[in-house]
Amino acid sequence: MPKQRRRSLREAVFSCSSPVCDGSGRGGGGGRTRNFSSTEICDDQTQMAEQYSGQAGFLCDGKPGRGCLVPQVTITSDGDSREITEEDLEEEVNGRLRRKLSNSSISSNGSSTAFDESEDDILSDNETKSKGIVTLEHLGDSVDSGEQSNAWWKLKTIVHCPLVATQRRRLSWVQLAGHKGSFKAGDEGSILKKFSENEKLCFERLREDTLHSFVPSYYGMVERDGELFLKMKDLLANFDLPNVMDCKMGVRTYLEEELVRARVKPKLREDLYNKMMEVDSEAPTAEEKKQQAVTKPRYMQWRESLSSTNTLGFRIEGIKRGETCNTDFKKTQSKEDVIQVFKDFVEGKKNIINSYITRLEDIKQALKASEFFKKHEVIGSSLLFIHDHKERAEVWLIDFGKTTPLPEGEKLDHYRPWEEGNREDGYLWGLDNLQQTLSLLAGE
Ligand SMILES: Nc1ncnc2c1ncn2[C@@H]1O[C@H](COP(=O)(O)OP(=O)(O)OP(=O)(O)O)[C@@H](O)[C@H]1O
Ligand SMILES: O=P(O)(O)O[C@@H]1[C@H](O)[C@H](O)[C@@H](OP(=O)(O)O)[C@H](OP(=O)(O)O)[C@H]1O
Repeated sequence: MPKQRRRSLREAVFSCSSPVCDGSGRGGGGGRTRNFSSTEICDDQTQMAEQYSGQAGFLCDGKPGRGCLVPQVTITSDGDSREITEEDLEEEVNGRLRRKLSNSSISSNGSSTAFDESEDDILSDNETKSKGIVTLEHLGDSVDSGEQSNAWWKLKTIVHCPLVATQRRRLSWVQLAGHKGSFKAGDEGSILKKFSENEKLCFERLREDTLHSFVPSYYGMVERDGELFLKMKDLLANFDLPNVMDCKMGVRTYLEEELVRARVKPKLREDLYNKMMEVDSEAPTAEEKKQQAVTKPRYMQWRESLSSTNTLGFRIEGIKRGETCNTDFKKTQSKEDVIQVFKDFVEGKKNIINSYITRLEDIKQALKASEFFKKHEVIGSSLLFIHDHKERAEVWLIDFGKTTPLPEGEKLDHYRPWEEGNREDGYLWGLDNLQQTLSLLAGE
């Protein structure tokens, strides 16, 4: 985005005229052993030496998302409105939010890239952030990830190597969504996620909550190479080459704060424009094409309307099945399409579907009983589905980077339609739809 173009932005117009919902492993050390240590700041303050070897205007019809007019931030390049000052921004944002989130939990944009391409990054990415990143242990051969024409990427090295159990487990670790460089391997059975103050607070609160048995165990903060991470249970650790699916929950994937910021101080993003163009070159408006950029809420709303987020209250972010991964579900929108994706994911196995259905019901009961859930807006959080050839199947709640507390005394029911200011997320509505979807599949 050329600087002068950014600077020429004068006015952010809030408009609600647009109906969005239509109802409808890379190389390197196969057997290589690398030892390094890290200092861990666990809750009990025990210092541990860790050894790693081996390696707007809203008119809804009663349901959130359906028939809604979603608030838009429209950027106009002309106009004589005054310059937006930092004070304006603070005033606007502070008026709506009790506390600010750390930058890393709001957007990856300003986050450190210190670990990108790092030698020590044993769980490394094969593409940049935001496209649903597959992360695998380095191996002798490369991961066949460059085939953009083929949605399913083959992880071809896995089966050819004589591997001990720990190595097999590590090789089956996969990051199906999120930001590049977010994860590192922890010691046995754990992973490290880039620190976010907000997510840390959520993990701490969740320890005392009825939801704790549906959330990866949290082991405290860890410092590695001068950076902070949250250490948590690796949910894949006890599975044998698991199949994994990430479903992002809710009717909305951005914070109200992001909307406010974009309105008060619009930031045009060329990267998001490019991602939009890759999927649908007709999607950007004439103005956006001229600017070659879009705001983040605009991009996020477009993603929500294209996928099943608006229509079903959840969307599939990525899948690893056998040796292949697919993160190209941006246009998977209809119930029928979602059913088909689940059917392929479980390879038609009824036992697995039934285990998932049971687990989702347990999750729903825990959510309904949860004090944490009542008092938090849950945005961008996922359900991680995991099963293996032994037909063991689990579902876990992950990613609390954008899960934020409500003001004292306020509660959400997670069903009501979202209107800006009410902070509803449609999580339970989405979960109902997810359960219905799986039940339809079970009944086929
Ligand atoms: N505890 C865990 N155990 C195993 N895999 C995990 C765990 N947590 C996350 N993952 C994997 O990493 C991926 C990204 O996780 P997460 O959503 O927490 O990252 P993020 O960078 O916050 O993502 P986003 O940018 O979507 O908010 C998940 O899709 C999943 O594949
Ligand atoms: O899935 P896509 O199409 O790749 O789009 C990304 C996705 O919506 C992420 O959830 C979001 O990060 P946050 O959830 O942290 O906001 C990221 O924003 P970012 O580019 O600002 O990191 C988007 O680019």
